[in-house]
Amino acid sequence: MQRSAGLYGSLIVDVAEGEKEPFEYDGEFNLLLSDWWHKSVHEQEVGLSSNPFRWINEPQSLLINGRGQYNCSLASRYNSSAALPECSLGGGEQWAPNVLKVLPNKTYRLRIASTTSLASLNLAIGGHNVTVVEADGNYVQPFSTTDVDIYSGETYSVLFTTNQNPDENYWISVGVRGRLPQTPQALALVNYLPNHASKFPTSPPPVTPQWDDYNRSKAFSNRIQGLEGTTPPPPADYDRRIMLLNTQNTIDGLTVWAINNVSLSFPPTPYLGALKYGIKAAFDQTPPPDTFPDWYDIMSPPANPNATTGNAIYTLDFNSTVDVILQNANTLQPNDSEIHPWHMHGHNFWVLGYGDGKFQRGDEKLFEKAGRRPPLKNTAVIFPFGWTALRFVADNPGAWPFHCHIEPHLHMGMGVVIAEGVEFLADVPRETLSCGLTGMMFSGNGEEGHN
Ligand SMILES: O=C1O[C@H]([C@@H](O)CO)C(O)=C1O
Repeated sequence: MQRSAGLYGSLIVDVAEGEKEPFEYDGEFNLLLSDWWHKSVHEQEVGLSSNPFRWINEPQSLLINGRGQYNCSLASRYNSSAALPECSLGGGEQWAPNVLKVLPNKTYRLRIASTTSLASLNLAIGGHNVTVVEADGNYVQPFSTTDVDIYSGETYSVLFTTNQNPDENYWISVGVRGRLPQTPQALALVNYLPNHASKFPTSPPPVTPQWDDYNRSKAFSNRIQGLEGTTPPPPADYDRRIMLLNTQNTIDGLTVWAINNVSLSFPPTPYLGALKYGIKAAFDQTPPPDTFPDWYDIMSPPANPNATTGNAIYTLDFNSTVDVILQNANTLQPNDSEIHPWHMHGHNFWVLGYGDGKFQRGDEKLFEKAGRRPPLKNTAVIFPFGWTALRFVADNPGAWPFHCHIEPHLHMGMGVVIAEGVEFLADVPRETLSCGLTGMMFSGNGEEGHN
């Protein structure tokens, strides 16, 4: 839950010297999106680990570059029946919206990242379309859109051209999708120079699309395709196909999430050191299941809600091609299934496709849909009652979390660990060995080891 407490930032990776990007722009801005609770993360964590379970509920504010408002809304100026009063800004407040100073008739790159703890977001710029050019650090086939869906863990670059009336300023708005919104939009200002930033836009902030219009969300996700000429996925050699069923369960009265009925609980000994030094006692050596029973009904709450806790890992053959089918299901409540953005460390994967219902053998044919170029990403969403198919090459020696990027969901066990090629690791940094059994092993007397 550390990210929920504010432990995040963004890194910009520039292209190498002499390399050119496949698009041009005159200036750039960085928009880091997050959500904010008034309850401390400690209190949130205790609630999540309690019986009865106390959910964190929806955030109090959405933040753009750490700035957001509470108990008032800048948007209410445009809507006299708004539930919130209008914020009165004097100037210079820490919570004042970010201002993006632009010149007319230029093209700007927005680097957008979502580090939200929970919220799925949608971003739009009043009066301007944007062109999506990059997703999760990979170039995509450019396409123009009025707004962008962004899930926790994702990053995008979009271009926009300041081709609107230069006498006006414009709002950038960010709102919640995928869960019933209880949080006002976050706003930032596009300030066309030489207008003053205090000049209020005459048009209201763009309205966030209906939160549960999943067809709209799917249409957006399906528009993300690899840039023409970039590496396509290798053909399926079915070295390995792992089916991961996502369920909400109970263990000893606690509410958890489980993957193939195993709720991940990280062991005190870091995996990397345990693997490198062959410390078998560090975690369960029986691999977790590669699939789930055929008869599982994803449209209903689990018939048997019990799950088990585990810390075993998926060991992959080095350089093998692996397909993963992430299968969503009904939660513990009837007629309820939620969005989960799955994020993989250490790899990019190709997003082969999204589907509704239960994945069936033969659905892989959908992957080869004519003309579709699967994009390379490191985060991909699963839609309610649907599945998402991914392919990656296990070519990065190490042990890597692959998990729901919703922070409380990972806390509740929604993740797996994959490992490959550990024998090729020349060295394991000492700093990663200071806990659990490796801590005792390397500190000599065990006193420096932390559990
Ligand atoms: O993990 C979750 O728990 C709650 C709800 O399912 C039970 O209170 C919720 O909305 C989640 O995303």
